[in-house]
Amino acid sequence: MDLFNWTTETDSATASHAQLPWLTATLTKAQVWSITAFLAVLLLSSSLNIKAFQFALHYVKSWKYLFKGQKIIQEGYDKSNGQPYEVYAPDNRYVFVSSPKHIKELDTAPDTVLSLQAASKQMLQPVYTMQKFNWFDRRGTEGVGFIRALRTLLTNNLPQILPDLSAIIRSRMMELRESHKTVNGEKQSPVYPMVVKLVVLSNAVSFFGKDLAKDEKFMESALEYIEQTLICAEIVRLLPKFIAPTIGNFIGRRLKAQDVIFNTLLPIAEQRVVERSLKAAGQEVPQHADCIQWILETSPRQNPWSASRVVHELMAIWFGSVHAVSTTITFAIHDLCLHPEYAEPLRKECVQGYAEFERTGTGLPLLDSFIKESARLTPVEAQSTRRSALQPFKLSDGTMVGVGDWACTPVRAIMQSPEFYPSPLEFNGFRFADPSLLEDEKTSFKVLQPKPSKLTDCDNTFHVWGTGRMACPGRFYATAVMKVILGQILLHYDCDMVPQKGHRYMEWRSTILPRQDVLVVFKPLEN
Ligand code: HEM
Repeated sequence: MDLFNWTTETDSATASHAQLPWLTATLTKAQVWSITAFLAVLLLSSSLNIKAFQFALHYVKSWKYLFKGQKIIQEGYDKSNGQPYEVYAPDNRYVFVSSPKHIKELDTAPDTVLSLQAASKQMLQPVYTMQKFNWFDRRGTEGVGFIRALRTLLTNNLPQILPDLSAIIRSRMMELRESHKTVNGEKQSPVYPMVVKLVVLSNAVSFFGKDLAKDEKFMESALEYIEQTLICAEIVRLLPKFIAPTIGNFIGRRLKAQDVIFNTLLPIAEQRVVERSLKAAGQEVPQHADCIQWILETSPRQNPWSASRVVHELMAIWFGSVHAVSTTITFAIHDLCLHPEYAEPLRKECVQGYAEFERTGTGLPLLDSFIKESARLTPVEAQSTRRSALQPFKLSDGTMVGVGDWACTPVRAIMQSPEFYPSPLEFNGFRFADPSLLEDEKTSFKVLQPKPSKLTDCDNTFHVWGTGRMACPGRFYATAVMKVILGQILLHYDCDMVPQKGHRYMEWRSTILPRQDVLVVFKPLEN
């Protein structure tokens, strides 16, 4: 129904009444007043109906976002001509910005006005999913030491952990593959659940050390925790505000994984706090090179974090570090199966360059480009650079972001725009590589972008890691883990996807998740 036409019809009916002298001539003044009052009530109720109708329409549309979020964001981008546009979800209004000017406005807005922390808090609902962790809306209230812990200390430690990690991943992958079903003489591996297990193992070894990674109960909970957090947070976000705390607490109490993680990490963090005090008193203490120690050491000097505050931070980092890494690797494996012509040059690069990668934590530029292309076409998220407004915020074109609304960027739409990416919907695994790397290749691989770039680079056309001053500090570590897992696959297996009906991923809001039942045959290479 066209709402605009409705209003016009009503307006013209009132106007024509005013132009009917025969009617006023045959009625008394009182009768004219009664009819006018009656018509006024009729008009008011129809306009109330319009409002109710508009509200219902808006409500239905906002729920549609849960199932068709990607499409709605893309359509908004296509119509927006580079200007900000709004999208409604049941629990939020989003203002999407895509021009470099507006993105800069988000990046430079004070943390007291636009907050990444508040947006993450809404997404993860830590009060219910992280042992009542009530983190502050304003980023930096309790320091941002964790950035140095991840961006610098974890990254610098990569050469120490990569050789061990490669060996651990190689043998665990062999075990997992062996445990999978054999069909027609071939092992068929459910690739997404398998990758999640490998990433959980990699992160446990890298963040907490090899001993904790051997604790089966902890590892099981560390795995379950991701799914439990996603589901609980989503339920709470969709509930009416008045009932959310009751239901949230009810569900939260039943999520045992968070208890196991908290209770396992707490005594270790407590011991480290004791050692911190002993060290401050000039005593010799053991050296530790893990995330527990780095988070503790980078907490504010004036107000050092308690053991439980450190564990809360680790739980938040744990979620962020498993979910997006596993999804990105899984899509890259899908692409390896869908574009088998890349296997040979990528394998050749690994044979020549893997040892150097282990030694430095960098390198393997063709694999880097391949993963980046996969993340460009199947990014885990269609929405990036999320900032929740703590105070009203006005963009330079006048668009308002009200308190509680989010400003964000349409990352997928930008990365698939012909304005920035030639042949944007075509998979070109070496699109981002330096052309000189392909000179020896006899194949027809093309470098499509005007200049080479790395997976870890962030700019206005690649927002996978967010943008500007808050871009993901874990991206160097994440990229290294992706190269370890994909590198081990390339060095030891050929892979092939088992043909299947339907999509290889599911959508929810702005996220895509690989389907759990997509099967890949990892066929060991004959040496
Ligand atoms: C494929 C994997 C990953 C993706 C796609 C990803 C993406 C992102 C994005 C989009 C942001 C928000 C940046 C912004 O809004 O400007 C972010 C922030 C963050 N990420 Fe990642 N991330 C990944 C892996 C990791 C890993 C492995 C870690 C930890 C080791 C990590 C730790 C963090 C932290 C702590 C922040 C908050 C930064 C801040 O508050 O300034 N991420 N990440």
